[in-house]
Amino acid sequence: MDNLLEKINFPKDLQNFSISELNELCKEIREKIIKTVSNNGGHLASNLGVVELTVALHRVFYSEYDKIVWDVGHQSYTHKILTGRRKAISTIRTKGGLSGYPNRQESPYDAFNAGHSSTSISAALGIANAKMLTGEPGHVIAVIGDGALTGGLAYEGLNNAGRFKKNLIVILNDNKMSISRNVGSIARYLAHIRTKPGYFRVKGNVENAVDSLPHLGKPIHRFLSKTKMALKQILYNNTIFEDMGFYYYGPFDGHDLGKLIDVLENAKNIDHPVLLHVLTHKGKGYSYAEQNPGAFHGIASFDIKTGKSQFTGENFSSIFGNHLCTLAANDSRICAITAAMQMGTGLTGFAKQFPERFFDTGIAEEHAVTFAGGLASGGMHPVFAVYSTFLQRSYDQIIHDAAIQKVKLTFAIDRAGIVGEDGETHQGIFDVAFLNTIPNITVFSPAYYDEMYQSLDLAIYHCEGISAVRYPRGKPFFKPYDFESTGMSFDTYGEKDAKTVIVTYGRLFSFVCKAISDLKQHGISVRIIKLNRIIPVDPGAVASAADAEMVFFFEEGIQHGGIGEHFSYLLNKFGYKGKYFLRAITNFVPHATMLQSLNALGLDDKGMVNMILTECKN
Ligand SMILES: Cc1ncc(C[n+]2csc(CCOP(=O)(O)OP(=O)(O)O)c2C)c(N)n1
Ligand SMILES: CC(=O)[C@@H](O)[C@H](O)COP(=O)(O)O
Ligand SMILES: [Mg+2]
Repeated sequence: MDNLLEKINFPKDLQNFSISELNELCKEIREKIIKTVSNNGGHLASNLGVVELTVALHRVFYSEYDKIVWDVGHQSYTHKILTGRRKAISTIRTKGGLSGYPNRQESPYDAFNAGHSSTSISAALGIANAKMLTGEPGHVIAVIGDGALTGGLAYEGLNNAGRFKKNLIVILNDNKMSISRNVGSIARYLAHIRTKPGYFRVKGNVENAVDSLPHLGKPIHRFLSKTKMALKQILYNNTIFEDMGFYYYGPFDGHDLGKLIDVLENAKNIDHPVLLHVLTHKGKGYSYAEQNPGAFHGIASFDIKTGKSQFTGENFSSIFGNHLCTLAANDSRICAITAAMQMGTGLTGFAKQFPERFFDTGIAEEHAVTFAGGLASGGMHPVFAVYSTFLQRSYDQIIHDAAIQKVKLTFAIDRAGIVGEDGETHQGIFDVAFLNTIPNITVFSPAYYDEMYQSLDLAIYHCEGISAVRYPRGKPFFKPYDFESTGMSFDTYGEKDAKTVIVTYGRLFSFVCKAISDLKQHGISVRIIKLNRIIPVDPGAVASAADAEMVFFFEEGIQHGGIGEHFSYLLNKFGYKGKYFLRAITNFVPHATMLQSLNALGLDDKGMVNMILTECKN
């Protein structure tokens, strides 16, 4: 029963509750989140960890004008529930429902859209400066996880924010976890801070002394804080955050609501950037998630009683990971790199089997590419397995630290194409267009597992320079029973002499196969050109389409700069006189299931058939 939660429509309603009622409310929120994610899938463990922190934030701040900026935003479900979306939370991540991330278009309480990591401090600082310039009142709070703090952008933000002249609060939500265990020196450093009780007890005493003088007001607090900082500098090592200009307080128990409220009240009155170090437990309140926070970081729908999800088994990522292990067993030059996505990219087996050749950079895609460039220049063959959407961060590094170096390295681009419920921040629809701008790069786009093996072998052993294999989230779509992978750069299927040609690549090939049998019923025979290597396009593929009267190109990627546009350019150069139709993606694609999105984009078999029938009638 949501006895208390039912009384909360907006954050101001929290003011009516005592601390013990708020603790009861946290229980109800947890139940709601568990139930919702068990139905819709989502980021369970991260959300369960920040329930008290979010309630405390909304109790202390007035989010009508105070702005809370959530890093990554995957932990914002409690925030959504408390800010007018209690009922709508049941629609989260579904078509037309709430987004799984903060979204300014969804609610005025969402200060900044997110989905990608480590943006919160920079965004919060921007918002705080805008407030100062426009004279708008209100505090700005960035909430960033220890995982997100491994991303370089966070330090670019801290570097500037430490010089801010007014109140700006950064809350470090430290649960010792990224998706997997957090790695690197920052993770070690945070562990070190956590285990220095003496230092912080002294610090806490100074804090208590300051706090017990409420009537002396801010100037005294400021003076004492400054003196204290100077003293500490002499007596102890400062934290990195203080060295960067912040006042550091913590670590605090992130599940002690009363304490959190006190700490936030204090932090709000400091005219200076403040960093609050809060310790939380990922998955708190649901035993399966507490025991295995990695598996419950992002999970498909599951059974609450057993904690089991039916969406398991082989997928493109696991096939990739297994094949890379096979190659690495025979080739000591092969290294695998992940930017904090070991599980998602299927590299867990590799990490176990070849620990010395496995590198987790933390959430640092730019660094990962430059690091790969370095490894490659030293004679290794790095394979950076990365989600398409996160590779967007590394465009300059691909050019400057890989392509121009003329090194040999491979990108395994996972989640290429529509990803589904994560929505517009995570769609893998830009990689083809941006890779297509870079000289001397080779990109393969397998539709099935056996093509995946071939593509990887070709990428690693038969390409000069930079190679990439891009493959979608999950499993392949329908495979025609007589389909055989040839390993050629393109293949032709269907009616040999047909004057209607469909060109496509990747998993859309499955829909094309379905579409052509439908079109046959309408008396339209079709030839299919399936591109296996999409960059560079094989001139033979262009030549073989040149005798068509109508060419239809279907592409699960952004239209501008994509292969479809490029193919039409090549066809024109070849002297093609027929008609050319391109269906690709022209806008950001919101959350829905993968199939719903492909349907809405006209990229499933139905959409293809409709388009071809319409154009054939014209
Ligand atoms: C640029 C980028 N790379 C990778 C990811 C995938 N990702 C989402 S959450 C996450 C871990 C974040 O850890 P933390 O900030 O500590 O949050 P927690 O889940 O522990 O609460 C990762 C790697 C991302 N969202 N953005
Ligand atoms: C928040 C985030 O960026 C990741 O957790 C992402 O949602 C993972 O996506 P997959 O579920 O496709 O691994
Ligand atoms: Mg964390």
